[in-house]
Amino acid sequence: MIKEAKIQSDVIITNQIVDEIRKLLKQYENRSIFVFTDINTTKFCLPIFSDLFKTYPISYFEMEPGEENKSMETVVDMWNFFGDNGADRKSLVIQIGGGLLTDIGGFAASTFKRGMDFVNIPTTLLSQVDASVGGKTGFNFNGLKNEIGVIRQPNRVFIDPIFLKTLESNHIISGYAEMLKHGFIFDKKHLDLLLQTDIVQIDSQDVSSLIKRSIEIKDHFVHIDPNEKGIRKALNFGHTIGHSLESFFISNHVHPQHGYAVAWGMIAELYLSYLRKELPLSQVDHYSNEIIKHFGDLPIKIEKKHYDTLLQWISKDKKNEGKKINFTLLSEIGKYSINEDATQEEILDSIEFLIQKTANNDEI
Ligand SMILES: NC(=O)c1ccc[n+]([C@@H]2O[C@H](COP(=O)([O-])OP(=O)(O)OC[C@H]3O[C@@H](n4cnc5c(N)ncnc54)[C@H](O)[C@@H]3O)[C@@H](O)[C@H]2O)c1
Ligand SMILES: O=C(O)C(=O)C[C@@H](O)[C@H](O)[C@H](O)COP(=O)(O)O
Ligand SMILES: [Zn+2]
Repeated sequence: MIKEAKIQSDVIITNQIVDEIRKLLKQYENRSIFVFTDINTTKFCLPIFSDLFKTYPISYFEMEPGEENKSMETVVDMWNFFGDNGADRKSLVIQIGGGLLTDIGGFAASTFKRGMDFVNIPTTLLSQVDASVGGKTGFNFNGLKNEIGVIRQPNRVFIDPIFLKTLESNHIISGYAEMLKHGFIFDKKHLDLLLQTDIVQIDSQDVSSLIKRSIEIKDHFVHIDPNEKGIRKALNFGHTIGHSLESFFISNHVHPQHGYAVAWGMIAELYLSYLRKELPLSQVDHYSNEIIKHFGDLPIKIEKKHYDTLLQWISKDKKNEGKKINFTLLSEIGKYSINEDATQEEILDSIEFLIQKTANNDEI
């Protein structure tokens, strides 16, 4: 049976992106328009709009790519840019980029003069299936992922798979991790279909239908619980340990894409699901091996001496309440369970499971 999930947010999946943006701009006649890109999306994605955009007086802001630039300094640059270029509450910000840009630009737009309209044109697989939808915006602070932010829904999201043509394969694989996550928490059929798919070689029609299913699942949770008081936490499967790995790697000057950290985090949290929710070990093994096939080994070797640091990152996860660490686990494949506790020993056992599964990595 297919589990019902409909897209209720204002998300348009199209292969006529320029026509869609032309219609949008007509609704914003005589407003000031801002276009945000990063260096790569200026090169690979902005040109498709050049004929359309040259007929509007647009202020262009370009940021440096890279997780290290998801910072307060970049937000300040964006606010200054708005101020210097006459932004007001009726302005529109068009964000053309991956999840990093839509997260941080969405935050700047949501907070300047208490909020301007913004639309997302996600240009990576990850941002199309996940980051551009749902309104989580923000930036990293004190080494912690998305530590500062607000939830504010974009006015619209326009998704066109055309942008994926210029995306490097590791970025495609990174988005694939979040799609697998959607399968793990809600739809085993989607998960198994994804695992049989060569996501790097897939044609644009097939990828569109997989993107649509992932957005349906994401939007199902967002619509019921936009402020993450309850079931939206399901979308954090793999992230409690995944974010701690991401922070750990970044603090050691290694920069895996977010989706890779989530994929490794899901291996550990699958094992934790076995310890806490009796997810069968045979399934934990099967799906962990599948994940490793696509995401490979950890980029640096994690050893016992790193455990305290990892636990520290985990203890600062946004979902935690007081001293209670809060996990989203699985009781079955396709069935999530939120607000799950775990002992320190169980968390470390799960990290050890991940280390054993991903044996070949370099020492730091
Ligand atoms: N808000 C959310 O709900 C949410 C969900 C998941 C992830 N995230 C966040 O999203 C970020 C990761 O996003 P991402 O994976 O899109 O990475 P990204 O935004 O860093 O983009 C990856 C790289 O691809 C380049 N790029 C973008 N589009 C391109 C294109 N069409 N062709 C060629 N190059 C292109 C970018 O310049 C960058 O170098 C993380 O910061 C993560 O925390 C947010
Ligand atoms: O939209 C959500 O809710 C998610 O949890 C999606 C995640 O993939 C995303 O990485 C999110 O930013 C993580 O949540 P955070 O609140 O821990 O930053
Ligand atoms: Zn994520």
